[in-house]
Amino acid sequence: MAPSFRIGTRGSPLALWQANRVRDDLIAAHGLAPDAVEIVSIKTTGDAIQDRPLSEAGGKGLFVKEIDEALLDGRVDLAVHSAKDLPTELAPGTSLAATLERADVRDALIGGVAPTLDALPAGAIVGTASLRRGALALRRRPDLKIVPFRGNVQTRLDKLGRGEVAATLLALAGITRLGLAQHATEILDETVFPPALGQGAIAVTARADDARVRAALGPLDHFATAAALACERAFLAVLDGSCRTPIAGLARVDAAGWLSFRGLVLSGDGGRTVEGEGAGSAAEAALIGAEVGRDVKGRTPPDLLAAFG
Ligand SMILES: NCc1[nH]cc(CCC(=O)O)c1CC(=O)O
Repeated sequence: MAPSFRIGTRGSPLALWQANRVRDDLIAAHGLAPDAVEIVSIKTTGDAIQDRPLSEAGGKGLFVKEIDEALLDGRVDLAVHSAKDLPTELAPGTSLAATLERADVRDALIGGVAPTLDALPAGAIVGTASLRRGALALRRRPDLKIVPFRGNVQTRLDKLGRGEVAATLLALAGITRLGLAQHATEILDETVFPPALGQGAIAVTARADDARVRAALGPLDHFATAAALACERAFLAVLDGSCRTPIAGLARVDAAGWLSFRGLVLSGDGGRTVEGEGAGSAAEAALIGAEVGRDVKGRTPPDLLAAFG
């Protein structure tokens, strides 16, 4: 029998873990047979480019283009993404159909020569491809040398093991999913080291007009996470953050449905930050994020804004 749902995903171990999580949840929610959900791994341009920072090659969209095409062609019925890797504008004809409950949002330091950011030797080399992590690390330790660092999580751990860098920074959610959290030597507090918008959340997209798939994904949606993500993505959309601007922020929704958001833009060297805050009902998530975005944008010096592509 043909599978009822085909899930498109990147082929990295983290992406496959996340797709399997959605597969298991779909099967459990609807009492499906195990072979009713098939995972289709799709190689993206972003996966193929290994030799230069993606911010130079065209950015985030590089990881989703081929998957969106497969979705729109009907080769797959839904697609699973790390929410933080989803471009602010989804491809026309696709839409967010579910956001799974968020995992830990924090970043972890994986120290080779010392366990914490503060304990790294003067001038130590920290590998990260994330402008946000680079800027936040420099804000605390201006003496560090940040070098670009790519590849999947295991590749990065291998480079660290070979001593190519003194430390690297990764999302705790990702290394936990891969069973590699024991490598974390410091978990960075989200108030001093705010995460990427969407960090720790898994987003599922579907064809906007596919009522069958969208309804099937309904039970997988976690309201508080979906609201937090809507807020964070609205903030990002107003700032029009190209992947050359370090941007961070986090929305939280409490049990009463009250959403609090803090978002910031940094200079590349972490020396300057423009920060904003907002709060309100989770039902107004996107409005809150957009308002904080406009406020931050209005107070951001032109030279920081010049980094916007
Ligand atoms: N850009 C890669 C990426 N996309 C999502 C995660 C981690 C999982 C998550 O944030 O949900 C990672 C790796 C990392 O940042 O360490």
